Amino acid sequence: MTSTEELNCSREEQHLLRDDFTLFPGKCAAVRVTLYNDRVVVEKRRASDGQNGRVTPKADTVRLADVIGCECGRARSTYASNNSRLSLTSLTTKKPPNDTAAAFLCLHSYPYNKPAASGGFRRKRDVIFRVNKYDTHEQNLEIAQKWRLAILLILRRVTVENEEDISAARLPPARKLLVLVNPASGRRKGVQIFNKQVVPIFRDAELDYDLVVTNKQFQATEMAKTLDPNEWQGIVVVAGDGLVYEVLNGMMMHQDPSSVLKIPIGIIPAGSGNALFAAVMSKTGEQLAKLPPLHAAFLLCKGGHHPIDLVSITTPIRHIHSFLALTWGIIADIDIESERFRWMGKPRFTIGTIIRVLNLRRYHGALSYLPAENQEQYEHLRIPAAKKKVKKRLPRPHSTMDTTSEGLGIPKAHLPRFRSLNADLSKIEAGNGLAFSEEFIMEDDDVGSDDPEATESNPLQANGFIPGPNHPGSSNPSLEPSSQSSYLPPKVTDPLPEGWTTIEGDFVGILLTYMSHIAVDVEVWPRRKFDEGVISIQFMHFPQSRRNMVEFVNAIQTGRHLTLPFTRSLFVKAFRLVPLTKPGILTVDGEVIEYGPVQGEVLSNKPHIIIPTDQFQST
Ligand SMILES: Nc1ncnc2c1ncn2[C@@H]1O[C@H](COP(=O)(O)OP(=O)(O)OP(=O)(O)O)[C@@H](O)[C@H]1O
Repeated sequence: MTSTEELNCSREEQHLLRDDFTLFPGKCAAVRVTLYNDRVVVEKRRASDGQNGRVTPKADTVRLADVIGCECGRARSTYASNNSRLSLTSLTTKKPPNDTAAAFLCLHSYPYNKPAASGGFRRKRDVIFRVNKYDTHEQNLEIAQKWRLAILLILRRVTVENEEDISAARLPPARKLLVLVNPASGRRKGVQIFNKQVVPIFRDAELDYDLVVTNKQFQATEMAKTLDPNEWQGIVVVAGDGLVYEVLNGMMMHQDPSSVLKIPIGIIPAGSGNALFAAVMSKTGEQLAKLPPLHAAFLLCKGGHHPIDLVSITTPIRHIHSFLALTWGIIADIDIESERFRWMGKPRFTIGTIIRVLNLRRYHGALSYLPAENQEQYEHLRIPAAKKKVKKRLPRPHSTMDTTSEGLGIPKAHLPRFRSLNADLSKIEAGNGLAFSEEFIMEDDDVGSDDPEATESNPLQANGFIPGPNHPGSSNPSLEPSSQSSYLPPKVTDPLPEGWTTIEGDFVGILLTYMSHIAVDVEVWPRRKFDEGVISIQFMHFPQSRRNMVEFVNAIQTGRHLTLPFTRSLFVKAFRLVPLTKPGILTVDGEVIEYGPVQGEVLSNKPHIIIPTDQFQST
């Protein structure tokens, strides 16, 4: 062998297994199958080539990233039995050949039909090989089982470098999940979505789960309070963001929050507000608009987990935990006040937004915050994400969801559908719409990028840090933000320490977020990581011109609003908001909380979500 050949040999990628099978169903083509760490390559063999003959150069590749499970079994008996794990009748309508000796190996894969960005979506594709090398079924089954074991080891992220690594002793047991279905979420189709769309995928992945259909509010919180962290490898919420919020708050009431927070939470979207789902899909590059439960279930089967930010929120009467956002002013008003138009369905948000934009409210209040150190490291968050390649006429996620086939049941997102307002608001801007309440809308020339009356004070210095333990005023000691030292005084009425900045003035609205999305189609901070460790604040001073409001409403879906000169954004470790205008609405993760002073900070104790970390860039 020449040195060049030696070099080529050493460069050749090492395969783990290689064997000759036939494809099933179809013409039972003879194929040479090779398993690598990330794929299975299937090469057709020519009939004239014999056992050791050449293979045709054109190969089919099954990416293991698209595979969630692998099964093997005896062909004839499983064909006859409906109870068998591998029922070929469920895999194909084709009847297997009448050979009792053969074994089958089936890869459950869910590849995209075309890229997600071009409107593609995953659909099930079982790849079935018939193993018929030996005269006895036991020998053929042994080969199929070895392949299955190797593939399962890779799917469960066990390092497999060579054939010796393929051992049953190294295979981690299947994950056990607690599935919580809220039958009252969204269009009340949670149970149907789970049974029809999720169960078959979980079965393919051999996931073990216990199912609980909630029958009342806070049942999920009660369950999370006493979870055994060693019993579950994940909690799957088939609902909206509201049930995730309940689970997280229950976990924080657990006697050992740190251990229970390690149980990652997964979401199958079935509610009105599905921001967490949207963030997960967006970060992994998965299809968001088509077949949401299928894509969400696929990711849950792939496993993996990642921390997310959790914010402790204190009001005069309670202490809660939030994973999405706190809103005050225009967004909270549209979200909650449009409830009275719920009978309209999705257009309720359009109407609600028009009403609020036309009658812009002035909210007087004081926003105090402790800026995050090294502000420069968050600067990149202000840049809108690159435009996604989406076909021009591709329906917006929410509209697709609203009209999806039976059982999908993902209606409206929880916050206003800004994109759907484009047409209406442009008309208004051009003066064709409803009459404006001029009292509250100023012309552009009158409007600066900041409220001239707003006062900003920065008493400097110290780091604003209050050593913990903290929050003695909390009515429930188990809600304490674990052992973390707090930047906040115990009570929301206590004076703030030094080092804080306060902006007092008139606002159109203030949005405090710790997730990239606040609704399926509202990506407020497209570049935000799940565990950025800071609270992103965005606000607009009052007054604002009609043109500014239209521009803001149009821009917020894509993050372009971050660059608008009349909005301001901040990155903070802790905040206190004191609304002075009454009445008003405050929401936390889409739920209304008591109106009044509220403060919060990011916790170092972070919950986890189920997300295949190898499928997205966490930094
Ligand atoms: N069986 C039940 N009946 C009524 N409410 C329930 C039930 N189970 C859970 N809930 C409550 O439903 C609320 C909303 O849940 P979820 O977020 O899943 O749905 P949603 O449709 O997005 O919510 P929203 O009504 O806020 O739009 C949660 O606060 C939860 O406590």
